[in-house]
Amino acid sequence: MLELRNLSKSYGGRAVLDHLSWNFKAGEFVAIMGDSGVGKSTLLNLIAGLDTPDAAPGESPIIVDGIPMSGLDDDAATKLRRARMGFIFQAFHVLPHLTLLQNIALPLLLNGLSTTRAEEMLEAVGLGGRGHDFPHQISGGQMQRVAIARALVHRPALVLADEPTGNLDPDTADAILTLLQREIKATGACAIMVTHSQLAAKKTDKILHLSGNRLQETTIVKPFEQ
Ligand SMILES: Nc1ncnc2c1ncn2[C@@H]1O[C@H](COP(=O)(O)OP(=O)(O)OP(=O)(O)O)[C@@H](O)[C@H]1O
Repeated sequence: MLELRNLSKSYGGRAVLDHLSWNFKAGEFVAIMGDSGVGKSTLLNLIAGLDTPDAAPGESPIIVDGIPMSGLDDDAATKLRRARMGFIFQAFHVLPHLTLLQNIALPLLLNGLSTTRAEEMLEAVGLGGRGHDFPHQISGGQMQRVAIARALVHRPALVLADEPTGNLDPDTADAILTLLQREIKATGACAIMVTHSQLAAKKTDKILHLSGNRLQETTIVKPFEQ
């Protein structure tokens, strides 16, 4: 579903990611863990198209559904991401001037799809009846539910989440991860979640550890990564 082939990124001459390769499969919920500053968010940002990898002309280190992303012009890449990806990132925060329902419906509208499923997703995240509220009227945990509903509403094939349970209490975090897990299994999407949380990682099918420019599958979660 998503192939990374010799993915590299350096900032100011310092390599953060150096020839990283991995295959992510459809239907997999994967956690990416690792020490602070090792490049986890950089990796997610590159996949999301928020940053560009270092690549020689003609090379495409990121391949989505068999399509080399570097071979697409900006418009085509935006369309593919809009249709095939869902993002749970701080950078894509819930928009304050739209109601909860309008926020959730946004990916459907942008993809020219019927907005019926927005109501369903609102119900699915436990916010049925709150659709006409605005983001300032709800809690942080509820806001995160809206972000998840919006990321999943158009049934993306690839869901990217950066610390989706960052500042939430354990019960809310657990409810949100269960929801994410359920939706991924229902739609057969691949989800990649960067997290420091052991509890969050335990909800996934696979934990990848990023260190020293390598991704390695692990069952070991370091005790300090709570
Ligand atoms: N836009 C940028 N310009 C310069 N350096 C950057 C930029 N983005 C990231 N870096 C550097 O790349 C390295 C990896 O950062 P990144 O945020 O990917 O790490 P991380 O593993 O997600 O860390 P954390 O767990 O603390 O969030 C850091 O040294 C960071 O300073």
